[in-house]
Amino acid sequence: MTELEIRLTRERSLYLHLLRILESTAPGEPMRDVLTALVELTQAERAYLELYEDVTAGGRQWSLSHGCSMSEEEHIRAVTSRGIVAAAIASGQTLHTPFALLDPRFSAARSVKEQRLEAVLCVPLSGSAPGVLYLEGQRGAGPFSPEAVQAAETVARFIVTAVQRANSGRWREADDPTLPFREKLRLGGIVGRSRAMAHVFEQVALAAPLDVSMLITGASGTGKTQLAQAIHDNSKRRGGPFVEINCAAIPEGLIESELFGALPGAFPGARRTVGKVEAAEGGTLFLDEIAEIPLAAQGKLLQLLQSKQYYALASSRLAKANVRIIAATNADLEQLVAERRFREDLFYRLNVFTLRMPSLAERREDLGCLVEQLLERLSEEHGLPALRASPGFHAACEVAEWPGNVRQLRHRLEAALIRASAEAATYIEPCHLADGPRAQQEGILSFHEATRRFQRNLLQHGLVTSGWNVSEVARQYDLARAHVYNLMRAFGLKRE
Ligand SMILES: Nc1ncnc2c1ncn2[C@@H]1O[C@H](COP(=O)(O)OP(=O)(O)OP(=O)(O)O)[C@@H](O)[C@H]1O
Repeated sequence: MTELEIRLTRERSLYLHLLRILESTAPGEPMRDVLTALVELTQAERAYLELYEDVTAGGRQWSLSHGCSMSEEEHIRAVTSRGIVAAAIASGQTLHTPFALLDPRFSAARSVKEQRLEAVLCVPLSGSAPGVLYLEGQRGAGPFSPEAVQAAETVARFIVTAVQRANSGRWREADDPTLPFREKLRLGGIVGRSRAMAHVFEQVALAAPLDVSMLITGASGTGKTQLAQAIHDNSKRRGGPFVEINCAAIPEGLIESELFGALPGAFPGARRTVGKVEAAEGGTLFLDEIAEIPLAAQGKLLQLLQSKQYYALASSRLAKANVRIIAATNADLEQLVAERRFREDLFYRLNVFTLRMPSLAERREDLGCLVEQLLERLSEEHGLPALRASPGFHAACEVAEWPGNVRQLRHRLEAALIRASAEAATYIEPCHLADGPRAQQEGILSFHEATRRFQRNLLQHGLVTSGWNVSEVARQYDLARAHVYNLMRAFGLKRE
């Protein structure tokens, strides 16, 4: 056989194995064959695949396959250069070093020195199946050829698709404490599978069917409006209207006519206006930013809550109302009551059943699915390509601060999706997230800071899970012990 014929045969074998992955319900075994075929085609010494169970830094898990035995796999896992893998994941790009031992980026790493690593090719996997495909070249064979790089990248893309397919059922079912509530409640587009969200849904299941007033507290952008809608959708009133009024957005002098309506002549230029209470008849009236309602209107609202009756402006006729009131605030109402800026009696009337929406900081484990699902929705809404986030992008989102909660995340994802689409990028990368000083003001970290926080979290995770065993952590992350101590000092990590 000529060299070309050999290459074509090997290529065919690789693609046949790739097709077998798609046909298979358990892709593990055919994946090993793919790696074996890839080793043959690229003439690598070995190929190695690492997949993470989920995208959160704390939840990274090994799940690898390779064209060799389990014990050999263990060995490979131990000696693979973590430094090269981490660099590829952080950049979201294929990393090819022709001679790791002479490459100033990696030459100091212990694994590189110990194994005298030469050519290394590392392709990060992205989307909801993050991981890496790692190939080591044969000694003395020189760098990988462009065809080998291309073949590895094709395999990586294919594996992402296959794993996503295999995981699509599991994603919904495994370890999702919100699942029982999702099955019985209408929760619209509320994304989240954390314990904190399961607790919120549990309360919704309890209170939504009762016709009681509710108060939703929680920081801005945590999804209070969305939750109010979900309460309405799960109440007996779901066939009626859901009417929203943002008390902060209406000038003080107009709030009463907005709420209760007005007759002609109620104030100069007034015509007959239908108030929100009337518009919500038979349904739910959602009073957002209730803390902003002026004291005079608070008295009328109290009357409505107590007697289900009210006067429209300039009307002497007492109107009856059949509405359920849900109020929301991000202010500390008790504090406002203490300062006499909010009526105590109204506070107790509203506070029959209180639900607190957790901030994103309290449910960081939701970040992965929020990024995935919000991106999907946003690309549909804007008619943009359904781009997926790279592992680096996920990591950058995970380490960023989100003081504006889901709303801020949604806006940043929207901007990143638009930028990535404009560049015709294959994946959304960390560089699509940052946009200079505004990003910093809004809490998006620079890539450097994001990487620093990622390292801190990773180190902390290693220390906690190893019982603060520095030697073990040094081995695990391929670092010198002195370096681990330096990092611990730099990051302020101390055993409690
Ligand atoms: N869990 C979630 N899943 C999906 N989208 C969410 C979630 N929480 C919030 N959002 C989205 O974030 C944005 C802000 O949500 P929402 O308006 O409900 O927040 P809020 O707490 O009422 O904010 P504010 O206090 O400023 O009124 C909306 O676009 C909403 O769709």
